[in-house]
Amino acid sequence: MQLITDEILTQVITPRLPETHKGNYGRVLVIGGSKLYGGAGILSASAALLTGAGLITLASDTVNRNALHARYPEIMFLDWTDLTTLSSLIKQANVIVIGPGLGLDTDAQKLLQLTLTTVNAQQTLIIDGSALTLLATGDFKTNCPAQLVLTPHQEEWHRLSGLKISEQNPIANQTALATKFPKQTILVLKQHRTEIYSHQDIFQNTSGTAAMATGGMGDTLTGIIAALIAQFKDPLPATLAAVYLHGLAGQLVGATHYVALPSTLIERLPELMVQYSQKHSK
Ligand SMILES: NC(=O)C1=CN([C@@H]2O[C@H](COP(=O)(O)OP(=O)(O)OC[C@H]3O[C@@H](n4cnc5c(N)ncnc54)[C@H](OP(=O)(O)O)[C@@H]3O)[C@@H](O)[C@H]2O)[C@@H](O)CC1
Ligand SMILES: Nc1ncnc2c1ncn2[C@@H]1O[C@H](COP(=O)(O)OP(=O)(O)O)[C@@H](O)[C@H]1O
Ligand SMILES: [Mg+2]
Repeated sequence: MQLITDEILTQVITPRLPETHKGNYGRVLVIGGSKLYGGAGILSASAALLTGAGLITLASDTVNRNALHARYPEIMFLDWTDLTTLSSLIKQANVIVIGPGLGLDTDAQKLLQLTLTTVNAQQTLIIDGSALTLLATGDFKTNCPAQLVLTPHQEEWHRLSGLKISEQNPIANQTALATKFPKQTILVLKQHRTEIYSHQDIFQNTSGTAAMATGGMGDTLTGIIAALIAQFKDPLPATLAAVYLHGLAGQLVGATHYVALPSTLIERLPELMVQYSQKHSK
């Protein structure tokens, strides 16, 4: 198991080149945020914005539109019942996140089905939260051609892999990943010290704090992963950097706050990114 340290940030986060525009920093589409869990979609999309993705759209229940725009008008919004527009936005995106606060009802199932059947091999699909639970219990294809990044907590991984939490160990986890998911899949198994699995390698995060143990923290991680993949392309190093950066921002907030609110954590991301981009080494 390889330990992830802040070296991954200096490797992955490069300074921006002067002659660039928003289109060079990637299009991220977040599909999430039901009536009950609106905050989850907003946190994911907001995290992608503050991690530097060029263009971000949140497809969500319409009750969430005003709350999103009161916070970040930079993010575009689509009513997720408009499946025709959603389908074309899925095709245009570089990275799609599905699941934070999606819910488990039949509309959520249709959105997951549409996404899995629309994405192509040039895109990254990050599957989190309710979409993982749906994937575990329903009849969905998991052999979709996109680069997959799965971000379960241990109970979501139990549902997906069949491994009880007490049975989850590196060998069992990597075997389950290899048997059940396409070879390009990355597994981010979230916990106190999050583990990241590819079919070849296993990594463990060294950043983070118990101040991060609060609702919405995983939703936030999805946006950070999406934005780093959208900007820096190579999905495995970008995912490792995202997990480390999330924990580091949590530690910064946690140093002075008993609980690190996800909405506070994301505001620390732009300063951390500029700091590490200046140290960039390749
Ligand atoms: N503001 C919002 O809109 C928010 C919206 N959210 C959205 O809600 C949806 C449901 O997601 P969910 O994670 O809350 O519920 P679920 O899938 O039932 O899992 C919980 C079960 O798993 C167990 N468990 C075991 N190990 C664990 C671990 N390491 N980490 C965490 N749990 C662990 C845990 O055990 P227990 O707490 O009983 O010890 C419990 O039995 C999803 O779409 C999400 O995006 C949330 O993000 C909150 C903020
Ligand atoms: N004690 C802890 N130490 C470090 N990180 C933690 C701790 N507790 C939770 N986290 C992090 O918070 C996130 C929780 O994700 P998740 O359970 O999906 O939250 P939610 O669905 O509420 O957004 C993960 O990234 C996890 O690593
Ligand atoms: Mg979650």
